[in-house]
Amino acid sequence: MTAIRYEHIKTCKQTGARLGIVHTPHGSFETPAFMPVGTQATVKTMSPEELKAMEAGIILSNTYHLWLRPGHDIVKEAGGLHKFMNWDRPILTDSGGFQVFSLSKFRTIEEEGVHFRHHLNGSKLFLSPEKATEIQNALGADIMMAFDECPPYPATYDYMKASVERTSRWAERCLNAHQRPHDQALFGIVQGGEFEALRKQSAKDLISMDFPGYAIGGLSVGESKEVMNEVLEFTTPLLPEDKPRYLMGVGSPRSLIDGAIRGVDMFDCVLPTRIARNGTLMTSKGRLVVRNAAYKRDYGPLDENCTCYTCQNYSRAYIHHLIRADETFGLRLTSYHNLHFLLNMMKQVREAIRQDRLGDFRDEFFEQYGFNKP
Ligand SMILES: CNc1nc2cc3c(=O)[nH]c(N)nc3c(CC[C@H]3O[C@@H](OC)[C@H](OC)[C@@H]3OC)c2[nH]1
Ligand SMILES: [Zn+2]
Repeated sequence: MTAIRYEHIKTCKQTGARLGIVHTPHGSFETPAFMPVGTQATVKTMSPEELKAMEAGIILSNTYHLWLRPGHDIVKEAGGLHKFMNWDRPILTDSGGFQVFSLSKFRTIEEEGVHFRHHLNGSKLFLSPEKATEIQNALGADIMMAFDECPPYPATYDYMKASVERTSRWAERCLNAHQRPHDQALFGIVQGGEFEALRKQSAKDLISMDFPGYAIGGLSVGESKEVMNEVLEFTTPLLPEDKPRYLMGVGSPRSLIDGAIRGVDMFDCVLPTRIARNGTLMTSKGRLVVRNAAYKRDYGPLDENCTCYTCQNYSRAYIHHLIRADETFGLRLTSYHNLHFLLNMMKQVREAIRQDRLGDFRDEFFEQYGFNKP
């Protein structure tokens, strides 16, 4: 039985976006889907019950962080990630490739793998395709990612070509090392930067290895929105229609809608929870910084169009006070709202695809959110 199955429901006649369902051993989730990030086996400040209340279909955790702390052996002994964090729905883990390049210094990349320093205590570490696969098999997520290099942006064509070829060799090594416990699905990650020829080469290499799903990596690393959209326009059509497509590290409201329009099914980003922790909210009228003095005596909800627990029960003045007073409950209320906002937006995206009007939805949302203001 294949670890996961993508069920295509329909394609939006106005844009080419696709509505689908991904079936996994821990249940199914509708796509296009936003996946809340729970890097250290928790979506910061949220309980599994609250994530279910906001209809999160799948959440993420991070191999790099869980390997370093508490250790993948402990998570395995505890019964795996689902049991450890009390989440019985789908989980996806990244391979750690990105964190090695984004968090640690003194790293050296060799054919064998990457030597680097622990980003907290500076100790020497080594991560390879085999090691990253072993860690993810121990964690037991339903979807795991191949160990890749996410090259720095910008990169020269020659650097990127060599990197893509090594990432393809590493993908093969991950497949060979994959123990397939719990019937886990290993996704390949397409690289190649902004070079169409290299994206084609990377996609061709990985498709020949027949992964059950494909991620588009190497984006949301500092390139402009125009470059990201252009890369998506020539990359998603290269990928099989009957497999999920996951755009890594992408999560602003605008990028999610633009990605869905270009055929992406899955997205992740730390943005909603990260900005929530400094009191910045995503609302139907654009961003709102609740710690600003303007909200000290504002007794209305964060977002009058929002049906979430936070907006139904608490005022801007109260949340303003909690954030100013550095009260943990304030972080919970802002995180709850931001996650609900993005999950609800994706529900509206799926509905717009059903009605063949995602382009119109994009225009309405961008107008209301203030994206079109100069
Ligand atoms: C922010 N922009 C961004 N571009 C990215 C590109 C890549 C990539 O090419 N390869 C790999 N392997 N990972 C990438 C990632 C990390 C996502 C993870 O990093 C963690 O969020 C920071 C989170 O961990 C729970 C998530 O898990 C899938 C990216 N993030
Ligand atoms: Zn709300």
